Amino acid sequence: MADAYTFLNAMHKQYGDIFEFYIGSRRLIMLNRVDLGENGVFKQSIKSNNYFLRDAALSQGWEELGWTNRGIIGNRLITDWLFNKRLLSHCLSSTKYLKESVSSIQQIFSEAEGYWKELGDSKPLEFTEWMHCFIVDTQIKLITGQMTYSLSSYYNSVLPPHLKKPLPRQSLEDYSKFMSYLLAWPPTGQFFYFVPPLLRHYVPGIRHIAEWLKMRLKWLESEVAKIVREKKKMIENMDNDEAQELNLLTMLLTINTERDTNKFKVENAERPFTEEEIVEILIEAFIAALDTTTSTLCFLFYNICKHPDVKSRLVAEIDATISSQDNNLDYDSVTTLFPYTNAVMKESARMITVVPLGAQVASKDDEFAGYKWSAGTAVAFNYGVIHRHKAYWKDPEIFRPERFLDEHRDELKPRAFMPFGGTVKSCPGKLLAERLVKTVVILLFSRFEVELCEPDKEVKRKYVLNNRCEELKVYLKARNRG
Ligand code: HEM
Repeated sequence: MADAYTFLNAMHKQYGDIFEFYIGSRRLIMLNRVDLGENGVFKQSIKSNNYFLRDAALSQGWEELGWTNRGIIGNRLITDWLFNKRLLSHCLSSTKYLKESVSSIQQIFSEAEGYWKELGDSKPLEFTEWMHCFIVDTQIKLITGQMTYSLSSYYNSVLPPHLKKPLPRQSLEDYSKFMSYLLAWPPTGQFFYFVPPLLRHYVPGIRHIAEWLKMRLKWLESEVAKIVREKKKMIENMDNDEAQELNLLTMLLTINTERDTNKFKVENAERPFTEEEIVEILIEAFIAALDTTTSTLCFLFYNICKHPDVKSRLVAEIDATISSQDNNLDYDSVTTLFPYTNAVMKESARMITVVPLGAQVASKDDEFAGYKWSAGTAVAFNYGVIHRHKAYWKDPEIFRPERFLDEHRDELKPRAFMPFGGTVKSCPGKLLAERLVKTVVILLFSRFEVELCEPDKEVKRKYVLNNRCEELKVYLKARNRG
């Protein structure tokens, strides 16, 4: 069966840039061009924006899960949402944190590099699995400061029995349970949005599923609460002049307190976070960061390898910018150099948009795109279609990174490219994700020749609130750059 994204793309082909459809009794207006929502959902100012609520946040199901009065993703309380989002964005975009991220990514990449070299270049690697483990280790370290040893566990699992090694002690108790419950968060959101309360509460089989899902969320929350409390205790026991770890959790715990070594000041957000607020924000940061970053990387590697001329130019840029002896990529180089690599990253995100759909709700009566809309109308939009729309792109189906280079800047249409969202609900992790993806692509192509195992096959994708890369098999051969 086609997924929701494929279905909505087919609807666009049939009905054009604006159409409506129903999910149960809920009516959704679908927009496939930016100008149609320019005075509505794509308005930039928070003050005049009428669409800060996600469609699902109005559902009774999300209310039952408690997602509508806390956190960021489903929060209906505009003041709390704004407070949480302002502080989170501030922490995630701080230069000190981004610098630390680039260096942590390199450390974890070196670990993966060692495993790939030991495995040799004749075996196909299931790269979606490798990247998933790499991103789990990286993001959990960046978010909490903890090590999860996902890469070493996966490496061990692919070794023949006589070569398996003892694993390092996992710092998160019951780590695989934690990960599987975390990954169940989006499907839980879908279940509670789509399945009506009457079925959830009274039909025995369905009621059990609902209770089971809620029980898993409770467990997840209590595990994250333990991590938060431990870190809080650790910070309280430190001397004031002792250097603090640099991770998101430490920043969230200290912001707006006297322990804040970063001395962050965020307008209209001057109080510290409560423990409860931090738990929710951490869970949402895990959920929003893991699958999106893994799939962005996998689709990027696929697109590079699928286009040998692009790969040659990308590798030439990397080789000309960093020497083979350079074991340390510095943050400023990652941020300011490698223009062609940047362009390739953007073109890949345009061709396969990882978060292609959004849906928000009008909080007041409104008028745009030539129609009047009453409060409560859900407006959905398809970034995936916008990214390949003939109104904005020349030869949209052709993979041509040059369109993003400075010399072609004039040809880019404003706001036609929105891989991190284009509404007030856009992504607070954008800078972090961009640095992460760029660092990994530079490291991978500077140290390995990368080939697809099945170059004629299309990459496998599935829509699960984001486009997930389902399978990517590659051969890696260590490069000898002399
Ligand atoms: C390449 C990786 C990523 C991509 C492509 C991506 C994309 C997006 C997009 C398109 C949205 C808006 C969705 C909408 O309009 O409904 C979003 C929201 C969000 N993202 Fe990201 N994201 C990425 C990485 C991250 C990271 C690393 C974090 C945090 C550590 C993060 C945290 C969030 C949060 C909390 C929201 C919700 C914002 C709100 O509801 O106001 N994302 N992301």
